[in-house]
Amino acid sequence: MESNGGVDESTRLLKELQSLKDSKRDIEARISALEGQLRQIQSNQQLNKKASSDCSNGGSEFGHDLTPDMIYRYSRQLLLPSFGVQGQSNLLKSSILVIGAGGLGSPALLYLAACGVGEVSALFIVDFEICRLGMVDHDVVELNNLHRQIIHGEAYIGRSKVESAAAACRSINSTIEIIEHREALRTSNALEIVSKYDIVIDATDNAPSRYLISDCCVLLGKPLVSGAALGLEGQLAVYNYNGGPCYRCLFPTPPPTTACQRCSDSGVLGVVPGVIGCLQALEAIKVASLVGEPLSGRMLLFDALSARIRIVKIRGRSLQCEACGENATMTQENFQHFDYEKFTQSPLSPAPLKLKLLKEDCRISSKEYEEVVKKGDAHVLIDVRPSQHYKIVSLPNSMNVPLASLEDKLPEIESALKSIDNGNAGVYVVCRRGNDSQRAVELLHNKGFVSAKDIVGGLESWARDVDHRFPTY
Ligand SMILES: Nc1ncnc2c1ncn2[C@@H]1O[C@H](COP(=O)(O)OP(=O)(O)OP(=O)(O)O)[C@@H](O)[C@H]1O
Ligand SMILES: [Zn+2]
Repeated sequence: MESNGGVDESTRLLKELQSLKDSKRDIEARISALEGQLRQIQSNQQLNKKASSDCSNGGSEFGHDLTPDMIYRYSRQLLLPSFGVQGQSNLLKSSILVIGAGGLGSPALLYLAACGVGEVSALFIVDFEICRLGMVDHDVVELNNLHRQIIHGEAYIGRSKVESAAAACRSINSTIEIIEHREALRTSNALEIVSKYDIVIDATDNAPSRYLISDCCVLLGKPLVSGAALGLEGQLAVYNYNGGPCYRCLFPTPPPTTACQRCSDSGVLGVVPGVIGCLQALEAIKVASLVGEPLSGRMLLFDALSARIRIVKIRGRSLQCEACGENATMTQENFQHFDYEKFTQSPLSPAPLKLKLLKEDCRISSKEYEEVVKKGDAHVLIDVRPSQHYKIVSLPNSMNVPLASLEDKLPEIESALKSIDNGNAGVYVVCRRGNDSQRAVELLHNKGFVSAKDIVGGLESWARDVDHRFPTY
């Protein structure tokens, strides 16, 4: 028989192994970054020597500012007649900030790193301080991110998304300058961070961040490539570019909070943000390289189910816009004191809403509910989550009555109650996190089910406090 000591020892060894592997990967990434940078600097020094002896026009011996390494690395883009040496050269000298290293930010960052945004070796022609690829995020990688946030791997679960994304970008292109901002973009730091870049990509997932980023870009005169993806649909537009509208011109008042869904509630097919994130990188590349027609004054709408992409014309700059209009009130001073969470009535970080609608005696904990089950007390358990949630996982012997249809389904609850203990059974209500269950209990009380109680913290608390093997999502 294996002793507990053996299990503990193997857990300890596994942990140590994992931590050594993590360090090894970080060191390897750093070595390859330094090697790449050294290679580029040496190649530039040689080129500079040559340039100063051979050339009188200030460029390299080839008549442009690309080094031999750059020519080889980016050759497939250089071959494009509409992009060519000039497009690549503009791109290398640009600096782009990606806000959010999640579903949209993942592909955007990978492509921007790969195509040379923030190329350090451009330093022999410009001050390298201005060439950089920046990323901002305060979050850590979770297992349920990986199906779409393809820049992150299993080894980074629990670690900073920015740290993970930066390592992935460095492993693709060690010659670029990557700046890590491991924090949320807020009014207190936005002006300082955004001012260091030429172009901004909004790859966040919430309304307050969208307004905050757009206002900040207007104040600092930065073009903004904004994207969104949810479920099976996505959209994309370039704001504040060449006299075009800003996000506020288009949406002067925030959408109702019910319209601001998040992936963690309504779901998203992994490829959908992948498509939009790639298009965001493409628009940023067009703006940076001065090639093509950026999507300003127009919006791209993507519908994955019907495989349709539509481009619609959107309104131009609004003279009444609070941010960019004739009498704009959004000054840098006002921006720093503006409460974006209050304005949009939704939180910037996805801390789940913790409602407290009910009195203590109308609620039980998940451990208390476990006792009800163990004792075999007669009761009905109503699960008020949407049916697609219920199909993923549910507690035994529960009946699914989604909150939206609860009022219509009261007769069914009545007959379920009658079928056990002649109507004297208890009524318990559960949902995912314990918010909708309270709303449901309120409604049930008003309709005469006065003994109904909700399970505090929902199925998440069941998984945490009662059954650790119960799946969470
Ligand atoms: N103001 C902000 N500053 C920096 N990063 C932000 C800000 N707002 C959101 N983000 C980041 O944008 C990313 C958006 O990613 P995504 O939409 O794929 O969802 P998620 O929050 O990672 O996952 P899920 O919604 O499934 O829990 C997240 O990593 C989030 O931390
Ligand atoms: Zn505007």
